[in-house]
Amino acid sequence: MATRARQAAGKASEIPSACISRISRRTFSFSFDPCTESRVLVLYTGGTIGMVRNDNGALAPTANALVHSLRRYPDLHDESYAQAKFKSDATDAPLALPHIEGKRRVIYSILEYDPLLDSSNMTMEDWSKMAEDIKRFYTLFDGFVVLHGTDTLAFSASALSFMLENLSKPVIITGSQIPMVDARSDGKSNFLSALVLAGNCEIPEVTVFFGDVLLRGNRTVKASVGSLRAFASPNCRPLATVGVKIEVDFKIIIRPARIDSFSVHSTLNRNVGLLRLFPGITTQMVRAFLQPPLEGAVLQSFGAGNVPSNREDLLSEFKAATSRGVVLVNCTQCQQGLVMNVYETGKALTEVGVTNGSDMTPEAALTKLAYVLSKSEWDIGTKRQMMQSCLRGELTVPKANNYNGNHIKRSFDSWEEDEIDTELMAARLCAAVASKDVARVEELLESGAEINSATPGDRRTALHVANTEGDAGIVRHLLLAGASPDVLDRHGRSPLMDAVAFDHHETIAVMRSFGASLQSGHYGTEICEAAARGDVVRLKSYKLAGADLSQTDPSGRTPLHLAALFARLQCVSLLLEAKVSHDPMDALGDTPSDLAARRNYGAVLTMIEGAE
Ligand SMILES: NC(=O)C[C@H](N)C(=O)O
Repeated sequence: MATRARQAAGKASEIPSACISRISRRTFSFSFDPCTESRVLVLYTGGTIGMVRNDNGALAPTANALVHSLRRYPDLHDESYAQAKFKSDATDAPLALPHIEGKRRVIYSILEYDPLLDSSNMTMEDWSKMAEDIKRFYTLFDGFVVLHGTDTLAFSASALSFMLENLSKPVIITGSQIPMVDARSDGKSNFLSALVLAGNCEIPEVTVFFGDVLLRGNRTVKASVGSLRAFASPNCRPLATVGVKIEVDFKIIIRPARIDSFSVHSTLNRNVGLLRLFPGITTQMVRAFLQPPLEGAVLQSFGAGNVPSNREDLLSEFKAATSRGVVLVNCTQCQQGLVMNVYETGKALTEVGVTNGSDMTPEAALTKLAYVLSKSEWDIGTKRQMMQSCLRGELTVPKANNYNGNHIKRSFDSWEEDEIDTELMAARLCAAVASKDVARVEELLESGAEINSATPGDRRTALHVANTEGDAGIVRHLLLAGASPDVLDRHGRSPLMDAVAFDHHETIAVMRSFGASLQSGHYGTEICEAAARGDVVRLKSYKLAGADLSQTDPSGRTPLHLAALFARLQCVSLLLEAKVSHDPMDALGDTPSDLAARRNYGAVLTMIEGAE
């Protein structure tokens, strides 16, 4: 889709001059080569990045200051390239980034907002304006960068992620902690990286670039007032990291999952709110908050989604609100983790009709409510369903609850992804071990495979498989690489038990040398069965594995009982050599000699007597 857009943008195109910034009041019409160049529109809304100190010494946005200064920064503008290309030294000509090896050169124009805002002064109307501007210029650019103040940036990023429907181009929001005019400003590098990413990486999402990471916009929170890494994404790993190389984590990028064109939903419902609960919050406060015109609210609960379940007064206020159609969404006050229905105090909210907000940030939950509640085509049930569904990667969908509606349907939570990753890696590692491919095992471990990761379902590790296969070399290799010898699979079996079950004596010896041992109580029946069928090799396996050869089966019989009962002479001999007790009693009070005597097995009796 982005390629199609690039081709369309490749034709000389006109941008109404009046819409471009004061200094770029110029017709944006020039031919360009989509293979070597890309075009990015910058919406400059305000924020510290373009601020200068006013007469009172306070930082405030100043019209034109930023755009004028940009031409002076060689990192952000290649004047000779621009002159040759645009055949103009006019100050309103588009800007051009310098050549960057392996990347398309970014040609960009700036649409400066009037007035420029400290983001603390922004409202929902400003989000709508940004969305409408992106729509207006959507076909003319390959990507969009929004320069924005950091204070409410996470709200704007979340709101835009919902308002821009079926987005097929990057929209990257950035800003700075220090004004661009300051020599130490983080603005230049943030802006430069955002431009490069917007013009080169096909990440069709609303994202935030700050410091060295590209974060999913609706997973982002402002985490620091002073750090240059001002934003965090506690529940979703970065979509890209900018270091020596730009590394994009393509696995987690959301792409439109249906054939539909880009559209903007710019009307939002303003009757939404955030209520952070605290111990002892009064009923009156909650009741006042929930009064009309409120139509939706995010309840910021404790821990894993808990509220005081012993506060009938509060719960009945919530119930009254949900019964009259208010959409209440339960989100945790914790930065990391999600709402889970594990405590009685958490279930209380579900029972009064509150919707589970999973791990949405407060910013994402609030702006999503404003978006969802403004969808007149959805009834109240659909709206509640949407609030707990993943529309733009903003939340982790509990597996049984994956909404199958018209929107993007994948769940993109970092934890879930990590789980899938780990399981995939475990499966690969196990496959490599099963085919005894040491080089592949090595390669997987080097590429970061977690050595103790377990396969889905049976929860088997690479060491389980290696012990089953009986490759002592690989077993040693895995153990030396940190494999845990005592990890149990879903059936409670350790790797050593697998080696015993297949009589891999060499492997057993390796496992023993690394301290592996059998858990007593886990193998009584198996070892007795081995003695009953005369399986001396298996008994040897148990012996090598350090087993207690006197473990009993449910009838209290030891292997020696069974070996005597069935006259398994080799087994009797092995057990006696191992110095097992020769006269233990089973549940009926019989010793091994009693059983042998009852069946007239003289040879067995002689062996046992000889050992006494
Ligand atoms: N760093 C910043 O941009 C903070 C500023 N107050 C703003 O949000 O506009």
